[in-house]
Amino acid sequence: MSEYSIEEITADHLAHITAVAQGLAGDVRALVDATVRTQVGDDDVAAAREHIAAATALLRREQLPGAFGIRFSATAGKRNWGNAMVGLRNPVAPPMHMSYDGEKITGTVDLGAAYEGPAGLVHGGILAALLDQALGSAAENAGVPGMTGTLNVRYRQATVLGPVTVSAWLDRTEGIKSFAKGTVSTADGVTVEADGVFILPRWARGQSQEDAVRTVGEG
Ligand SMILES: CCCCCCCCCCCCCC(=O)SCCNC(=O)CCNC(=O)[C@H](O)C(C)(C)COP(=O)(O)OP(=O)(O)OC[C@H]1O[C@@H](n2cnc3c(N)ncnc32)[C@H](O)[C@@H]1OP(=O)(O)O
Repeated sequence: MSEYSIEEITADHLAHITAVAQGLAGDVRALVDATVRTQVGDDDVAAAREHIAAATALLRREQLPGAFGIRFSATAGKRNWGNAMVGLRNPVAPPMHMSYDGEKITGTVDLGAAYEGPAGLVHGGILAALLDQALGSAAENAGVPGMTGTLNVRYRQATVLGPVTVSAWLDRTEGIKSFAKGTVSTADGVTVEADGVFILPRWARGQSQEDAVRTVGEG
């Protein structure tokens, strides 16, 4: 799996590239929000597009051949910076910030206009994706990682755009299958519940747990 790689990196360099990546992704996220909500006239839109095209051309001067992949190093641990939900350098990621308390995972995220489904409400697919990430991370964090086999999502009530908390935990394991559960909550209480099965893929079976954690799953 060439998308997983070992890349040793100094602490200073890590701090530098983290700040650069977060800054760029944050700027692009702001651009997306501004695009969804702008009310300026055609001339201003045309001028903005010229600036955007120039910025894109600048960034295109040097590109990875494909996706960012998942990189491991002694100093930085796992870097899943391209991940669509939590990726530090991916402006598509809201991003969800994860914290770990034992085997419980909490994701916090502020979902703005770019994540709308029904008017003023969060798109259900976005909520499912956040839960997929959090439940998968709960399995990984418990040392029993896997690819999402099945994810069941129950939308109990509408989720209003704004701050959202995602909670996830490992429920149980059966051999290579890890069963995780989780919720999405807002000030209105629990809005979504989910449970999922995360399965160690065939090619990773027989690996040591440490190797499996380094080569399977997530972003
Ligand atoms: C290690 C590391 C890391 C990391 C990660 C972390 C994560 C974090 C975050 C991640 C966030 C993002 C995460 C993403 O976005 S992951 C991306 C979305 N998911 C995928 O692309 C997965 C694609 N599917 C596969 O790779 C395989 O089919 C998997 C690996 C799922 C199973 O493999 P395989 O097909 O070869 O399985 P098997 O024939 O040996 O059967 C084995 C057992 O499993 C049971 N079964 C099979 N399929 C399913 C199913 N769909 N639901 C429920 N159960 C299923 C089956 O009955 C049997 O049970 P039993 O009869 O033994 O009782």
